Amino acid sequence: MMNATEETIDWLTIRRGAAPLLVSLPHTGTTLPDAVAARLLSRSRALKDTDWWIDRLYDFAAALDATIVHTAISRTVIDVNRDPSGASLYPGQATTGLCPTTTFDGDPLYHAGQEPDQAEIERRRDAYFAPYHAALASEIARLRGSHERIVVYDCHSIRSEVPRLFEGTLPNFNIGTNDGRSAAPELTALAEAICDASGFSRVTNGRFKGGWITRSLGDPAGGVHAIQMELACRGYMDELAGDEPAPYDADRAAPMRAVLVELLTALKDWAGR
Ligand SMILES: N=CN[C@@H](CCC(=O)O)C(=O)O
Repeated sequence: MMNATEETIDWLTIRRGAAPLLVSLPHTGTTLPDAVAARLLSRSRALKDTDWWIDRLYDFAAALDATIVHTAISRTVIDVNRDPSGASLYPGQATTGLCPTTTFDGDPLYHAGQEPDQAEIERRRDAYFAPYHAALASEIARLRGSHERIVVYDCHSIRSEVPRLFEGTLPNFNIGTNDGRSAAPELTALAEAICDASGFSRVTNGRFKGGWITRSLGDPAGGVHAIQMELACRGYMDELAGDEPAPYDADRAAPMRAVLVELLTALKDWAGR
């Protein structure tokens, strides 16, 4: 029997489940506070790199009694999957920052001269980054209180082709474990086997090795196994044509969703063994 509680504080939603599985949804938010929106070149461009429909795709996680942490704030305002110091995830390579000023494609987000300054970055960090990570930390501590080990599963998606970030077409499943540091090899192998058996393509620690959430929270020796899943969008939706996404289509997403149900069930069972 599930006794989950759900708390929504304005933009932050926390579903507290009992299973040894924490699902993080850092990039599905589309909220742009007025003070930010007024300085952006266009709303559709500002939302172009949203992990479209990922919250809908993974809405079965509640039925697994997972804990689910979700921010409604757009990554364009502040990216909770970046180093809060502002350091790049991939020094020397193209990426986007803590308070990005361009899209993944390198197109500017703000009217010239309207980009956030350091004081505003700090305000956004206090307002949105810190509470998201405080929620992750306190839910991890709560779950570790009743489970010897838990899995933190950080959900993402991206267009299959973004020439500024990577060459060619991304595999369907892109597993990131910070080059093996954020999760036990056995868990990674389990995830890989399920992805590979699905017939969708897969790579581990390829172009996407895990962002700040995976890197900062993964602590296999401490019983916290973090895995980032970057889905290429074409696996569950029609790719963006222009800046606007196709609406969520449950039938289109069904084959990918079936694999994800199997995957998250297996990760949860592994943690609870
Ligand atoms: N869709 C989002 N992708 C992640 C990738 C992080 C990584 O580089 O591994 C992000 O930008 O945060």
